[in-house]
Amino acid sequence: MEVRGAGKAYLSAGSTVNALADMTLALRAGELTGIVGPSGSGKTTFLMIAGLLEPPSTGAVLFRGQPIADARTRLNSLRDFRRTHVGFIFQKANLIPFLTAVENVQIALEINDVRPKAARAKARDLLARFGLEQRENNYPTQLSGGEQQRVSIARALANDPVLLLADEPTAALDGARGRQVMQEFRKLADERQVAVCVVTHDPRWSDIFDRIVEMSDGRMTTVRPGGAPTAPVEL
Ligand SMILES: Nc1ncnc2c1ncn2[C@@H]1O[C@H](COP(=O)(O)OP(=O)(O)OP(=O)(O)O)[C@@H](O)[C@H]1O
Repeated sequence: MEVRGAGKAYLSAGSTVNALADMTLALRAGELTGIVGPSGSGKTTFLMIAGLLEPPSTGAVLFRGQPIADARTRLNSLRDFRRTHVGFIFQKANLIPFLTAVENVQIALEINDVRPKAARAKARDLLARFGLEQRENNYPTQLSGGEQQRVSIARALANDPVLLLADEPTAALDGARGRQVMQEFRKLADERQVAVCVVTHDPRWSDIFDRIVEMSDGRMTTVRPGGAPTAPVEL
């Protein structure tokens, strides 16, 4: 997915906020990209545009080289595409409160016409991948913040997206769980060629990324290769 020359302006309380300005970034298959930058620098706005949840005000979004969205696009028309191609992990888990952990994942599959029995089996497998096999019948309020976030990660992976976008997915997790989640993203990129883009404030993961994009004031300021952190990693 490529965001090309994208800008985003919001009208807020009578004034215009330029959340994103002339951003060009391609998220390629098999690549794990980290996005860092101060609060308000446009990181979430970029994810929303790359994931076709917000149209850009200027510029365009391309998928496999073909234009898919610009300022005139009605994003409702891309709902099916999003459902089958894009996985989202938001800052908040946003689970459905009256469904159990396994049902929250299962429903994402059933919406895509997977039969209940197969959906259930896949949902259980996904939860087990994130250490939640003992929690599958719990409701969200019975889960810790970190557990809820891991359910939301399982849900985002349910339909085998080719593009996975995650907004601070490890913020609610302890060091070891956070690393486990990041390693799962690494594996998705390496083994399934998923394009993964993660907004994070956590410098501990810089060794896992292929590249790190820094943003400031709605602009991309630098792109540097990931790699071993300079300070020792403490888990
Ligand atoms: N729906 C909206 N309406 C008005 N302004 C918005 C809206 N969404 C974002 N903004 C503004 O756009 C700018 C960029 O916001 P964005 O959420 O992309 O930043 P961020 O880098 O993700 O921040 P954080 O690290 O705090 O999550 C901010 O000034 C924000 O207040």
